[in-house]
Amino acid sequence: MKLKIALLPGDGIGPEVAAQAVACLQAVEEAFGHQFEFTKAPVGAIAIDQTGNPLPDDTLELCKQSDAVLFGAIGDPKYDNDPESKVRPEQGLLRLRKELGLFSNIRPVKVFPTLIDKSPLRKERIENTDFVIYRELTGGIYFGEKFLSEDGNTASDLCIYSEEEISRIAHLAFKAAKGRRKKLTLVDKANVLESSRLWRRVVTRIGESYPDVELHYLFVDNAAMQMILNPSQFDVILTENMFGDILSDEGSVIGGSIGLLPSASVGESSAMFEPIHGSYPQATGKNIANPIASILSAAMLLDHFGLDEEAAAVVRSVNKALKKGMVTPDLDPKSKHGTDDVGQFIAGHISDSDDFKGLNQENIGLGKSTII
Ligand SMILES: NC(=O)C1=CN([C@@H]2O[C@H](COP(=O)(O)OP(=O)(O)OC[C@H]3O[C@@H](n4cnc5c(N)ncnc54)[C@H](O)[C@@H]3O)[C@@H](O)[C@H]2O)C=CC1
Ligand SMILES: CC(C)CC(=O)C(=O)O
Ligand SMILES: [Mg+2]
Repeated sequence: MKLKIALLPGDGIGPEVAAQAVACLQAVEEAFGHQFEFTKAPVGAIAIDQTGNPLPDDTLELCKQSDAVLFGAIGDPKYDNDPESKVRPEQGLLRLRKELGLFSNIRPVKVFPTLIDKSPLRKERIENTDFVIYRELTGGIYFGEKFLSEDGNTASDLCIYSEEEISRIAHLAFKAAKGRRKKLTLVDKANVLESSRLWRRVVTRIGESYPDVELHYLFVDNAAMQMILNPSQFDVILTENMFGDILSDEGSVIGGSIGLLPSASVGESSAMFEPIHGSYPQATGKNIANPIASILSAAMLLDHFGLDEEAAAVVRSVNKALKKGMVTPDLDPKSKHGTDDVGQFIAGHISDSDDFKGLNQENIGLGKSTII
C-alpha cells in the first residue's frame, strides 16, 4: 500500500517520540513491502517561532493532501508561563483538529500483562482492564466563545454542543461497542449541565438503534472514581471533549505510564494519530521519554488502513520490548535504556516473522478501535 503521511513532530519530546514511530513504520514498509512517504511540517511552538503561526497554511495544506497525519506533541513553557501571550501552541493543535474535521478521538486503555506489577494500582483491580474512550474532539468548551472582561477580572469559556456533533460520534461509539463487549457508558454531568442533558437525550435516542448494546450513564465525578476502583467494568466510554481529555490521562495511570497510551483522531475524510501525552518539556533532549504511545499510535494508523497484520506486528514487538525490560525510566526508574534504544528495539523486531503469523487486532489487544 502507498500512503502519504504528514509528519508533525511538534515540540518538546514530540520529535523524539515521533522519530521512533517513523522508524517502526519504516520497518513495516520494509517487512511487508509498502510505500510510506513522510513529509515533515512544523506545528505548535516551533511553528510560532518560525512563522508566527502555530498552524502555518503550508502545514494545514500538507495535512489535507495526505492520507494520514502522524503527530508528536505541542507545547512550550515559554508560552505556558506567559498568560498574556496572544499566540499559543495549543491553538495550532485545536485548529488542526477542527480544520480536518477530526471529531472522534479514540483512546484505548489496556494493561500489558508484563506491566501489571508496574501499575500503582492493585493487580486484582486492573488485570482485566480493556476499555476505549470515544472523546468528542472538535466541540465543547475548548472551542466555545471565550470572554475576558476589560478589567481582566472576569472570564468565561462557553461549552456548546449541537445534536449533530453528538450524534456523529455516538454512532461511532455504538458501532465500536457492538464489535466489542456491547456495553457503552456515557459520561457526563447531566445533573448540572444543560449540554450534558442534550448528550443524554441524543445518545439515548441513538441507543435505540443499537438494541444489543447496553447503555449506561455515569456522572463524570463518579466515573473518575470508578475508573480507578474498577476499570474492568468499562467497555466503551463515550464523552465530551474536556471530560475525555481528563479521564484519559487518568486512565493512563492504570497501565503504568502515560507514555504508553496512543490515540487515533478520525473524521469523515482525515485521520491523525497521536500519543495522548503532551510535550513533556522537562524531558526534552534527555532521551528518557517513552516512545511507545507514539509507536502504538503508528500501529493505530496501520489498523485504520486495514493493515491488521502490520499493526499486530508492531504491537507484538512492543510486547517483546516490555517483556525483555527494554523500557524507559517511567516504567523502571533503574532502566538505563533511552527513547532511541526502546524505539530501535521495537523497530528491529517488527520483521520477526515467527512472531506475527496469524495475528490480527482481536488477538493483539488493540481492539477494533478505529472502526468508522
Ligand atoms: N497533544 C498534545 O500535544 C498535548 C500537549 N500538551 C502540552 O504539553 C505541555 C506539557 O504539559 P503537561 O501538562 O506537563 O503534560 P505532559 O503530558 O506533557 O506531561 C505530564 C507528565 O506525564 C509524563 N509523561 C508525558 N509523556 C511522557 C512520555 N512519553 N514518557 C514518559 N513520561 C511521560 C511525565 O511525567 C510528565 O511530567 C503543555 O504545553 C501542554 O499544553 C498537553 C497535553 C496534550
Ligand atoms: C493540549 C490540548 C489542546 C489537548 C490535550 O490535552 C489532549 O488532546 O490530550
Ligand atoms: Mg490531554
